[in-house]
Amino acid sequence: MTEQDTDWIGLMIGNSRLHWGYFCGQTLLACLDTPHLNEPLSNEFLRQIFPKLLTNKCNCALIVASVVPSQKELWANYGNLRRITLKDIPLLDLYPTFGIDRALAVLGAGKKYGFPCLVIDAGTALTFTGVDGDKKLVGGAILPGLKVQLASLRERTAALPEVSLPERLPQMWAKETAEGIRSGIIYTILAGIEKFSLEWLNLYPESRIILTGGDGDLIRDYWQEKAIKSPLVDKTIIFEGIAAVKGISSCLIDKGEPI
Ligand SMILES: Nc1ncnc2c1ncn2[C@@H]1O[C@H](COP(=O)(O)OP(=O)(O)O)[C@@H](O)[C@H]1O
Ligand SMILES: CC(C)(COP(=O)(O)O)[C@@H](O)C(=O)NCCC(=O)O
Ligand SMILES: [K+]
Repeated sequence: MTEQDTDWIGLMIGNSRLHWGYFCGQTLLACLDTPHLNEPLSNEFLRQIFPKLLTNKCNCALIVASVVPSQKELWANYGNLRRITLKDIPLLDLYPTFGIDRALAVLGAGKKYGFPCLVIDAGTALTFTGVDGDKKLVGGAILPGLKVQLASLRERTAALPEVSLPERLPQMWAKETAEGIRSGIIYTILAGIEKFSLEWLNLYPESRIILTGGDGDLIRDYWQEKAIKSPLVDKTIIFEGIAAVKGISSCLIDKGEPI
């Protein structure tokens, strides 16, 4: 079997969920999200999440990137595991504490859509990550994501309730507490995305802007309700990034170190 037709799994450990991609060579065959594990990873678990695809009996190669160190003991016993670190990322000017999920997402988006590229990741945190045409990190920004913003008001105030995310845009000028919270959070996030996107396009008018993460579709729907052209939503860029790193050279990926 050649490197091109070997099955393997890419895993991004985010702060809310695990993001799994099943590959044959460089082709992404399936992807899905699961909650964090609460027991060590087993072959059985992998066969459950990819039932049709995972036919080989031996440990399927697992390429893991993580922004959640506390999950690491759950992977310690899985034999065929490689970890991606910032050293593996072929982008310039990365700083030491830069999030590996941000690096992989913008690498994947740039590979797929071209550099320069701006990625907006609406996950647990909402991040902006911009890379220029020379594959240098220009920089970005980090703020609490939609769910974290909603939860923080409930946690840090006496009177504010837990509020869910609506499918449609809330009223901007609310006359009711829950609607007021939705309005404040959603419209300021949309305004922030618009501001960062415009600033980025001033610097790099030819750049693509890619929206990803668990709240990406919802934010796109909000934009479309306002009849404003939304950034393109692509949930697979993180896997494009993992495949790009694996494709460059499997020996680049840190072999010894446990995650
Ligand atoms: N089934 C789900 N479980 C958890 N969060 C979800 C789900 N579907 C959508 N989301 C949204 O995804 C966001 C988290 O994004 P995600 O990309 O999964 O985060 P991370 O990469 O940080 O783990 C939350 O704000 C939440 O609103
Ligand atoms: C900003 C993040 C928390 C986003 O994580 P996520 O919401 O995708 O789970 C993560 O990329 C991270 O821990 N970054 C380190 C700090 C930085 O990127 O500068
Ligand atoms: K993410």
